[in-house]
Amino acid sequence: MLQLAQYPHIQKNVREELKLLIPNPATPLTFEVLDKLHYLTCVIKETMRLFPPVSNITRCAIHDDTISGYRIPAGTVINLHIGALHRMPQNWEDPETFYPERFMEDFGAYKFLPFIAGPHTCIGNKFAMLEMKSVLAVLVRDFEFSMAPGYKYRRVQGVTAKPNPPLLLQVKKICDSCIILQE
Ligand code: HEM
Repeated sequence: MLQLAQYPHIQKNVREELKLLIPNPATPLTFEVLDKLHYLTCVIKETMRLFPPVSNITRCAIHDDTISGYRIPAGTVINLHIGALHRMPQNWEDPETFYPERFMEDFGAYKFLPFIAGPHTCIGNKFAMLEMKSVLAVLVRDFEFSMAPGYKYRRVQGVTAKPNPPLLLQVKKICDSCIILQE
């Protein structure tokens, strides 16, 4: 929501895709409909690239190993910084820029790991993507979000990342038959 409020042209693109694929507000948000929201998916991924909700994870080496010339004895606890991985210039062109379209191209394995990978990958991965798409589809289709005047925030990292003070946005209704306002 914060990214969409900060980049109105991207919010407009999301809304156009939603109006194209869900022209009737009463259309149920089925899996098939959500699966077709490619631009919205790119926006969510680009947000998780720059601001991964889980930016640090730890793993314990079960065997001796060598990574990039560093000897890693068995039992070493390794911290993986997903936030740093997602901004490495070796992996991403212009990494600090919010540019959802970059996810329309194949970006290669292990450069984008918001849900990590391997046997302990997030089991809620697909559910989380569907949940984010469903909520954003309903809200962005019918409401316009902009930054609240004077709202300033810092990004803080707890278990997950969030803005501090809590997010404050201006909301304008832009649809006469809003789904979430119907009885
Ligand atoms: C945007 C939302 C989410 C993100 C970014 C996320 C990210 C992650 C990450 C990075 C891990 C690995 C943590 C580690 O190994 O230290 C993880 C694990 C896990 N996540 Fe998520 N998660 C999300 C939503 C969810 C949801 C909605 C569920 C459940 C419905 C869920 C259930 C789990 C479980 C059970 C694990 C542990 C898996 C294991 O260790 O085998 N997550 N998640």
